[in-house]
Amino acid sequence: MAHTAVFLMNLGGPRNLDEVEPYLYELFSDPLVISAPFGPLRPLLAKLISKTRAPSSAEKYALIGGKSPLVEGTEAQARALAGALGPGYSCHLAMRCGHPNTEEGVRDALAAGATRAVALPLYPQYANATTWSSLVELRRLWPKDRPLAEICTWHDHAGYLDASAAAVRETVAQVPAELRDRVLVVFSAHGLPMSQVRKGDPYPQYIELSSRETARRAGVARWQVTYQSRVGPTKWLGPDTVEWLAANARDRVIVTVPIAFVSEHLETLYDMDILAKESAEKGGARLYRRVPALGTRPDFIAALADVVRKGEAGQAAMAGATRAAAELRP
Ligand SMILES: C=CC1=C(C)c2cc3[nH]c(cc4nc(cc5[nH]c(cc1n2)c(C)c5CCC(=O)O)C(CCC(=O)O)=C4C)c(C)c3C=C
Ligand SMILES: [Fe+2]
Ligand SMILES: [Fe+2]
Repeated sequence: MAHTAVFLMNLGGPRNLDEVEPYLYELFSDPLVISAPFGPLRPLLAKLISKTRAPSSAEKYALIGGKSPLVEGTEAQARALAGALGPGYSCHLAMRCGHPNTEEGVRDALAAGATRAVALPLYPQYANATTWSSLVELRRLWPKDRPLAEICTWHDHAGYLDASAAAVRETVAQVPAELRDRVLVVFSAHGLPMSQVRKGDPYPQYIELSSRETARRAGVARWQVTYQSRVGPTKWLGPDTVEWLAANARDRVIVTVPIAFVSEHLETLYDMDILAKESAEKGGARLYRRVPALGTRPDFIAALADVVRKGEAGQAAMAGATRAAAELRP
């Protein structure tokens, strides 16, 4: 009987502090993450950067419980999605770095009897560094004689935007009534080096669209897009979340939205809950609140199930994004 494997693809995260350095090594070895032409020197460079960064990175993971909750959060999403899709589907994790990786996910899916597959990147907004990197890895490992439907981007999916807007409304509703007219919603997305944006990566346009549509559906009057978690000395997309809040939070109630993340991990629990909060408070904010990641909210899981079904039927491929990716292909 036909059986479809759904691969939930994300970056992955260290499951304990000992995994931080090998995790970073894998991340910095990916030419779609660091796109400079290092050629045969890449492994050496990845070793150097991961060794140098590991101690400060481990300190951040230590502050959020000594590990990334990304894998367990994605496992919970996989269970919920399997329930929403029903018989004929099985859901498997395929992390780009760390475990369970794509090879382990494919092995699981084949052992479960999968005859076809759907690649579901858990990045709503396509970027070459994230979505394309995961898709290339799955293409390499999935048997060539079995159909593979690739979902490219779902930044404009109505169900996703409605769930995102509902989450924003719920957090704003918790702000004391007398402060509500001071609310400023800040959509904080993961940054990207400007070198990748200049090559035509569509990610910033998709972030703008998801943010604008979420704000419109939530009935939010004042909002702003910022970018967080810059790495290294090169120029990245801006404005930077922390810098922007320091300069603009005065007398506001700041409500941040993790628009590019669908589960809790270092970027939400450290960069948003600690760094951004600190910056907003130093900048004079009356109150700081962060909208939770969509996680296993039933409205979000129903949206993901729709993304999968449409993707399987071939309706979710984004020609523009695929073309941008092809140009950047290593
Ligand atoms: C150096 C280049 C990096 C680019 C470009 C980048 C883009 C990017 N990343 C995410 C989502 C995640 N990133 C995570 C961790 C992480 N990312 C980088 C570097 C780049 N990311 C590093 C070095 C790390 C490790 C943590 C650290 O040391 O800061 C994670 C996992 C977080 C966890 O809990 O483990 C996610 C998820 C997106 C969406 C993105 C561009 C669109
Ligand atoms: Fe990242
Ligand atoms: Fe990051």
